[in-house]
Amino acid sequence: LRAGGFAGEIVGYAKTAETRATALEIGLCDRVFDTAAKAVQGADLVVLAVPIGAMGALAQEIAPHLAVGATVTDVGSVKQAVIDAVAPHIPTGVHFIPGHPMAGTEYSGPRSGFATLFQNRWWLLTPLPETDAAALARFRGLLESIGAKVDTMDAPHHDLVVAVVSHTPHLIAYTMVGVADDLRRVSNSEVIQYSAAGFRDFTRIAASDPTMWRDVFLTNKDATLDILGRFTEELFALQRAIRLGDGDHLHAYFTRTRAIRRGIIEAGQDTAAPDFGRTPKT
Ligand SMILES: NC(=O)c1ccc[n+]([C@@H]2O[C@H](COP(=O)([O-])OP(=O)(O)OC[C@H]3O[C@@H](n4cnc5c(N)ncnc54)[C@H](O)[C@@H]3O)[C@@H](O)[C@H]2O)c1
Ligand SMILES: O=C(O)C(=O)C[C@]1(C(=O)O)C=C[C@@H](O)C=C1
Repeated sequence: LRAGGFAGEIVGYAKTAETRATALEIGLCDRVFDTAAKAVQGADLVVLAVPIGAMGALAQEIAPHLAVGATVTDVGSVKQAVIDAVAPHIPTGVHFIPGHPMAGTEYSGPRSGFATLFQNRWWLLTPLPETDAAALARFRGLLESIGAKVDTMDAPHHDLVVAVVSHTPHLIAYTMVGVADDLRRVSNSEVIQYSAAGFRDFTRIAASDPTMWRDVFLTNKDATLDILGRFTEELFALQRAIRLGDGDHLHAYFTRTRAIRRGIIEAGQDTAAPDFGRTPKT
């Protein structure tokens, strides 16, 4: 926000004194409070950035202390579950705009943020039918001031999209690293020593925060199971092709996936999100 020219005051709350002290030390916040209730008093914008399973209780705690006209948003990776948990606590006169920045790393904690994290990255918003248009436009402008690209969609669609582009890939990375760890015939040192970029990326992803990702899968259950079911079917088809020596099947499949990747690069969309399947197919 500061790098984007924001001149207002940034205050923070975190559970532990250590996190609050770090946030002050590195200049993440101007002031910190030891309760969320105190931190939100008089705030124009409140950003909930806790694991999805903790969002509802936090919203309940801050609700009586929110200023009329304030906007509450969140950065949770699943949207319908956050709406279900948070929206009932939002008082009349306070705007709730659920959001999800499609940016992050495998690291957590106050030292893991950096000023360019959101530059040229999508920030997906899932406003409710009753969301105030002026509040939405104001928040959108703030996100654009920090370099984010903003898109809006409804929460169920969001949850399906991220099941494809983020949640199921994480589960696959967790599994692949678990498989490598289980395979006693290949030592861990060999895995580390010989892993090329592909597997190394899997291990990076598999180092992500366990609490955050437990909550993602518990709350985006249906969409993740849907995509995982499709993934498993494709995997079995490829497994069968390998067993039968069906080179044509493998070649055709890999040709199709290569074309998809090349299409993304040619469209200049390498770091951007696809259009989420909303463009009508011709
Ligand atoms: N890390 C990413 O790549 C990424 C990207 C986009 C969205 N998100 C979402 O952002 C949210 C926060 O993730 P993060 O990566 O910033 O995690 P983080 O660990 O850096 O921060 C989460 C904070 O929440 C606190 N917390 C945990 N339980 C709490 C509770 N019950 N009450 C109050 N505070 C509690 C933790 O102490 C921690 O300070 C999650 O909902 C996640 O889905 C993460
Ligand atoms: O690069 C990473 O570490 C991430 O996985 C970031 C990532 C993603 O899947 O793209 C992870 C979860 C979030 O909800 C948004 C972003």
